[in-house]
Amino acid sequence: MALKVIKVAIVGVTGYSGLELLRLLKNHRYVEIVSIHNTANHSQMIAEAYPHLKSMYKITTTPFDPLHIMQEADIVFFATSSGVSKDLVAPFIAAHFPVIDLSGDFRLSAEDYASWYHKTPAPQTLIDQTTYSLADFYSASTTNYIANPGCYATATLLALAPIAQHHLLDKHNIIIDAKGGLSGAGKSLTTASHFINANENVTMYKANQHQHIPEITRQLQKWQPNIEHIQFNTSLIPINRGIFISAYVKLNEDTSLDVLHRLYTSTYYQKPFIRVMPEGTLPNIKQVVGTNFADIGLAYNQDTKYLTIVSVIDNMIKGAAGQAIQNMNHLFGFDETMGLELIAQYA
Ligand SMILES: NC(=O)C1=CN([C@@H]2O[C@H](COP(=O)(O)OP(=O)(O)OC[C@H]3O[C@@H](n4cnc5c(N)ncnc54)[C@H](OP(=O)(O)O)[C@@H]3O)[C@@H](O)[C@H]2O)C=CC1
Ligand SMILES: CC(=O)N[C@@H](CCC(=O)OP(=O)(O)O)C(=O)O
Repeated sequence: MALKVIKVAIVGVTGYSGLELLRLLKNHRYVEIVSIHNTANHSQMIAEAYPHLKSMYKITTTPFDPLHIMQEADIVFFATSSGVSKDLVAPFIAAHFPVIDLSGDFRLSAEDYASWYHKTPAPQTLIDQTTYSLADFYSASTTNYIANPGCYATATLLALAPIAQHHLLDKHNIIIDAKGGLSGAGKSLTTASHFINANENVTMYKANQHQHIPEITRQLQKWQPNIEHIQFNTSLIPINRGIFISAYVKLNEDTSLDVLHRLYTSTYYQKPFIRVMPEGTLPNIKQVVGTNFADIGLAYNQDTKYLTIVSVIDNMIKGAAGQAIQNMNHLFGFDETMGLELIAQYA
């Protein structure tokens, strides 16, 4: 089949994830960026505000206009702060125009969104027309409106998928300790992201209240219906990019590291972005930063019967822009690795 170049619009282009979409899509052979949007500074050359884009992009930001976007483009990405896309997407959904939303606005039911994001949700009728798509488990029945998963949710779900899909999780013992870098919080400065507070420091935040808890629980329940709750906490660590998940789980049956390792390798052997570490070794953040990989390693304690799963991703790529492009590749029939063949910087 001859592949056609698709035209892309990005809303929220001046945020961390929007800029990452621009960076990655430059290397996608079948993509042309036709319009970019933000809230401030319309009609500004993007490379003037962001000098790292000089000589790579000669495109200006323009006011957001859904009709114009639908005339010019084939797909729109929303890389906007939470609470924005839910008010802007109705015309696209009504027209069955492809959308990939990087925000949390369409990942949960209206009721859960109100409880966990503390914001007014999108109408449930709009939510019902969207598909939550963990790109490595993309389903052909996906609708034209894709809710891209959250960054911590991605790393956690990939860590737990092989055992949840085989109904092996002991529902009373699912503990996830998640750590992430500062870019996860977006570009707005906060007290927590102030250099003095973040540098040489580690802080737990949103204990038992993180908005990715219902997102993870919901997907786990699709795989293993008896799961009710997870114990999930997040900490801010002083790095720019990266997520490090340590999951501690017990299993429903007695097993061994060898059996579990074979389960992980068989689940992921045809998934190009999931790399299961050799038995007995664990991944670190640096080996995935700058890439769309999720690297996963296992350790099993025969005395306590706890399985430790370590999963690492780049929050801006696998956790946001990279996964969104992977979903776009699926949606348009491209090879899922297109534009995403990236190797981490070693030194
Ligand atoms: N950072 C990450 O690692 C991850 C982020 N996400 C999600 O992706 C989304 C973007 O995150 P991130 O890049 O960090 O966010 P940033 O805060 O860095 O950027 C937000 C972007 O949204 C734009 N924006 C805000 N309101 C509007 C509006 N009404 N109309 C048009 N544009 C608007 C901003 O424009 P302006 O510059 O003009 O204000 C800016 O370009 C968020 O929902 C986030 O939760 C998901 C996974 C990981
Ligand atoms: C360090 C930091 O604050 N990270 C953010 C990342 C999650 C995120 O982007 O959340 P949504 O995709 O659900 O909007 C957080 O923990 O809230």
